[in-house]
Amino acid sequence: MTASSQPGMFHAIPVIDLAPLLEHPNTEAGLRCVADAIHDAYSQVGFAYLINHGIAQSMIDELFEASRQFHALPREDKMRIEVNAFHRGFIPINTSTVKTSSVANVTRPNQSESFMMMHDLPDDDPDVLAGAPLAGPNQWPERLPSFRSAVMAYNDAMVALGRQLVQAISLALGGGPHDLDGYFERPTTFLRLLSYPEHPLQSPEDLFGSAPHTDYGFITILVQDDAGGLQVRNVAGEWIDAPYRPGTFVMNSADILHRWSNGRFISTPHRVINRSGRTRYSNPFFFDPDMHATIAPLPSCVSDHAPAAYPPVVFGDYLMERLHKNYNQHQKHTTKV
Ligand SMILES: O=C(O)CCC(=O)C(=O)O
Ligand SMILES: [Fe+2]
Repeated sequence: MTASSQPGMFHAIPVIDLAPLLEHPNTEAGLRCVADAIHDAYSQVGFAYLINHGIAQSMIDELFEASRQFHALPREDKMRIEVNAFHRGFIPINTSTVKTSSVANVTRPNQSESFMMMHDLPDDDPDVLAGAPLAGPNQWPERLPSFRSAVMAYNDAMVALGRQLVQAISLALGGGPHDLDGYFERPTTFLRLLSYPEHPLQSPEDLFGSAPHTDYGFITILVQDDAGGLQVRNVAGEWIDAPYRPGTFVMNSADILHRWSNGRFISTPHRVINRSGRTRYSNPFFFDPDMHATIAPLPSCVSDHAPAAYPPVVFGDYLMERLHKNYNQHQKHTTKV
């Protein structure tokens, strides 16, 4: 990859080795080496495989096991925790349509079902007391006693990893390693345990497990099973496979990071079609800033040649607008904003 290659023009997804970051977390050299790799990958491709990410395989295996057990529950058990107004719980199939997609005119709902958990908030949290958007309880399936601890353990490990990546990203964008830490002291997080049924052999062209879209937030870190089916679109409009690679995560930069970096990091369209002939399981973790944070193009990304291309936006306002448009349950309930 050269600095002059066109952003978004790629035919393969690069690999980023996180060992220097995790093994020498407090050294500038470790951070710098990962920051350089991040800069190349996210300014050119928007996606990369992460290796040596430090999350134990046993924790990942337990997450997939929890997901399989959850999806195997009788429908009425899952419906008992149907997604609430705080975006937590079971999301049945045919209830989310990516109407905000800037990539395609999406009319058919995604062919997946999922369990969604978000950052856990105590009952006396000021946002919960104030009735702020998305500030409410997670919902857990009653019949799976070890589900909650397996999912929470994975979630907590991903928050820690996310915070380390924030430092490398800050450096990659020309700032100091701690410039963005404050935005992630109370991060907005989503951990989604997705199950995709096998794609019908005969189906309309615009039916997808996940329709073409870009992600809304900062970064998405995905662990997928070996069914495959994730594809990433380059600027020439070609869909490039992002197959399963053992021991890796797939991480992409998303829309709010695109804005924050004043367009330097791209938010690459992607989609899922599960042609494996069996159910596909994948678990994206969305790591986003504090709902109250104002996101404006970073000073290090703005210059006379590259004036700020986006007005400041409060992350929570921006996020709620997208959720309202794309999820049926947000059209049914109204949250206090
Ligand atoms: O399941 C996958 O591989 C990707 C899911 C995805 O793109 C999303 O949930 O935003
Ligand atoms: Fe996505």
